Amino acid sequence: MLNATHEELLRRAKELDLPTQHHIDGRSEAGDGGSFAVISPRDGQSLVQVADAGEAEVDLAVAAARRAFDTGPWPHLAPAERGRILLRIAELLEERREELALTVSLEMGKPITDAYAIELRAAINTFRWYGQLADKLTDESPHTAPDALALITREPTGVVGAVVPWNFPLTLASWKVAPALAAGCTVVLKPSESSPLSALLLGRAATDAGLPPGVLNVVTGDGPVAGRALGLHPDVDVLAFTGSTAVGRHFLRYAADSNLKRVWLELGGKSPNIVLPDAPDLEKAAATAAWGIFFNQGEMCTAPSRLLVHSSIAEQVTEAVVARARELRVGDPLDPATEMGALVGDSHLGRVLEHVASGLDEGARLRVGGGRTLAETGGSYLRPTVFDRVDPGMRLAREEIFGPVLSVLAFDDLDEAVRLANATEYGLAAGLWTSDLTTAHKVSRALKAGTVWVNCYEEGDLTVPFGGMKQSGNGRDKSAHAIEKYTELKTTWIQL
Ligand SMILES: NC(=O)C1=CN([C@@H]2O[C@H](COP(=O)(O)OP(=O)(O)OC[C@H]3O[C@@H](n4cnc5c(N)ncnc54)[C@H](OP(=O)(O)O)[C@@H]3O)[C@@H](O)[C@H]2O)C=CC1
Ligand SMILES: CCCCCC/C=C/C(=O)O
Repeated sequence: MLNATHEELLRRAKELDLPTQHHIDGRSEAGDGGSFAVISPRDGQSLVQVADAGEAEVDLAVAAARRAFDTGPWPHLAPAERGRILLRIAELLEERREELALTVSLEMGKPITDAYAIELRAAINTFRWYGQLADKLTDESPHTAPDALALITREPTGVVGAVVPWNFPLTLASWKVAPALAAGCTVVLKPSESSPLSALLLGRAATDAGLPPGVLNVVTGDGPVAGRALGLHPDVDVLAFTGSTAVGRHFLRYAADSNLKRVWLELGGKSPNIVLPDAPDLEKAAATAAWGIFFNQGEMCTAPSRLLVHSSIAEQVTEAVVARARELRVGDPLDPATEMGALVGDSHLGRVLEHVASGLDEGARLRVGGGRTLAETGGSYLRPTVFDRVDPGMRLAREEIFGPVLSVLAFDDLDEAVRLANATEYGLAAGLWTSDLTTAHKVSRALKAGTVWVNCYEEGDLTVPFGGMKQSGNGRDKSAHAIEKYTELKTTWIQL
């Protein structure tokens, strides 16, 4: 637990030694001198100027990763040795937990308690888990002909480009970097320009943990320049991306226009959360629906943004969610009492407000919220927002908002609920609340989603894969399955 007052945290935030340069080949690298300001959404103020990567800096980072893969020790180390270094990275992240949590909170606006307890826990556990997994991977030798020995081996694919968003900057970076390193790949990580600082601190921790130079490089810069350069780079063998579906399409094009690098995509969502009248605990269903959409300011790809409620209980459940929205403490991310922090920035807040306006235009009923708050701080704060009487055709019901805006849709029978749930181009996650085991299994099978949560939401750990169906992406982060993204199968057939 983070044990500090608001005042102490404000003081410690001022004392942070924030990084300002790329992390390439195990050291800080200024690049050509260009830089951009990292603006904190808590008050709209600049935190620091950070190096801005163009193609030249991306080339430098990829060259370092290429050398480390082609001639360095990393892919050839005993897997237990790779695992030992990953475990050391986890230890250093744990030692630096408060510094990292403060940095995340400052750069992207989530409450410090969540940054410390959830984001950092997830990142640390990810390095620990893949550190422990590294020497437990085995190859296969299938039974073939009596005069042959066939081997199916997994080899590290090579240089991985990892491009990640700002909503869980360390967790989502860890979900790419840790399995890639465990598999023996080398990595160039490009965080979002909105959250470059925690990723640079991760690069620093990896080098301090003994990771050889060039094995993990971090370049900071904006997507259409640095991200594009990585996507098009002929020396990048795998591109692992988390972000919007629109940018995911770009990466498929970059691969087609360059070297057909493998592209793994974790994309957007518009997840349904179905509440049936036989839900075991309606209060818990409503409280979880509210937590799910307001957690992390709604900036969650898995956010249960469409609450599908049976019409017989719609008003009761909606009112409970609205009550929770009214009491939620929105405020300074550095205040331990804050439950919902700032959205990532003013331009994102503007986009979310456009969605709110579209809901009003199209005739949905605004039950609570809908407007900016705490404007006097200069920060990007929005009131938790709930609409009901939302029709499936409205933009509110179709488009990913990536903010604390819930749409409530009512249904009359189970078939209609499943039809509404699947009526989206996305297929990332879904929730279902019922006491009936048969209904749970049947509905789970019918839902086109990478994860279905029954009588809970956002549960999971490192053992289970995470990712989407349909236009929510391909491949899976987390679990042993993530290793598949960073390895190639080789068949060796030996005639005896
Ligand atoms: N399925 C999943 O696991 C998750 C999906 N997401 C999705 O991420 C989105 C929100 O994050 P957001 O950062 O806005 O997403 P974006 O897709 O805008 O950005 C994601 C990353 O891609 C970079 N990027 C942006 N444009 C380009 C481009 N033209 N070429 C190459 N790289 C580019 C960004 O850099 P920069 O920011 O510097 O421009 C950032 O590093 C939502 O759609 C959300 O659903 C989020 C978390 C988890
Ligand atoms: C308790 C939830 C931890 C989630 C970690 C990262 C997920 C990001 C997303 O869904 O956008």
